[in-house]
Amino acid sequence: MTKPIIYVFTGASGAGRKTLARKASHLMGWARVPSCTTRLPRIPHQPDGDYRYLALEQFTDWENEGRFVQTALIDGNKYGILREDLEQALNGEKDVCVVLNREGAEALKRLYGDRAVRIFIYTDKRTVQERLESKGFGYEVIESYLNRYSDEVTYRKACEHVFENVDVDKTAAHIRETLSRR
Ligand SMILES: Nc1nc2c(ncn2[C@@H]2O[C@H](COP(=O)(O)OP(=O)(O)O)[C@@H](O)[C@H]2O)c(=O)[nH]1
Ligand SMILES: Nc1ncnc2c1ncn2[C@@H]1O[C@H](COP(=O)(O)OP(=O)(O)O)[C@@H](O)[C@H]1O
Repeated sequence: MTKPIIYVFTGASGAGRKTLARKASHLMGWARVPSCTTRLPRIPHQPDGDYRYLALEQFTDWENEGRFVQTALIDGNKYGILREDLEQALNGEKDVCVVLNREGAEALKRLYGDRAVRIFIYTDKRTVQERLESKGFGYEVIESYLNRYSDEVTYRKACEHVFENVDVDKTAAHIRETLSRR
C-alpha cells in the first residue's frame, strides 16, 4: 500500500486556502490536520475546526517538549502542527491535508519530500481585500493579511500545483480533477 500524501494548502492569507482545504478534503476524503494556535478564534466561542486553540502556556509547554513538527510566530501569535496529530493521520489510510504559510510549507517539504504536495491558492490582492471587507473582517485582520501578501505570493513558483480561486466550487472541482490524474 502506498503511503498517504500530505496536501499542503498554501498561498496568501485570505486567498481562500482554509475554505478550499475544507471543500477539497470533503470531495477527496482527506483527513484534515489542524494546526494549534495561541491566536483567539475569529468568532469567540464558536468552534470553527480550522485550528486547535490553545492558551500560550499550553503551547509553550508542548513547544519545550518538542511536540511540534515546526512552529511559527506571526503577529505575536504562535502556530504549530503537533507531531502526534500528523503522524496519527499519516498512519491512517487517508491522504492528509494541512494549511500553512510558505515557511510551514517549506518545512513540511523538507521533512516529507515527495509525500508533501504543495497546493498554492492564488487570488489577486484587490479581490482578497474586497472579499474580506464584504465578509466583515476587522481592519486589523485585513491589514495584517495584506501586509503579508507580497511575501507569500512569490512562493507560487515553488509549489507543485497552482489554482486560482475565483469560484470556490469550481476551484475545488478543478483541484479534484487535477489530483485525480496524479
Ligand atoms: N508555519 C506555520 N504556519 C501556519 C501554521 N498554522 C497556520 N499557519 C499559517 O500562519 C498564518 C496565520 O495567520 P492568521 O492571520 O492567523 O491566518 P488565518 O488563520 O488564515 O486567519 C496563516 O498563513 C496560516 O496558514 C503552522 O503550524 N506553521
Ligand atoms: N472564491 C471565493 N469567493 C468569495 N469569497 C471567498 C472565496 N474563497 C474564499 N472566500 C472567502 O474569503 C474569506 C477568506 O477565506 P479563507 O479560506 O479563510 O482564506 P485563507 O485561509 O487563505 O486565509 C472567507 O470569508 C471565505 O469565505
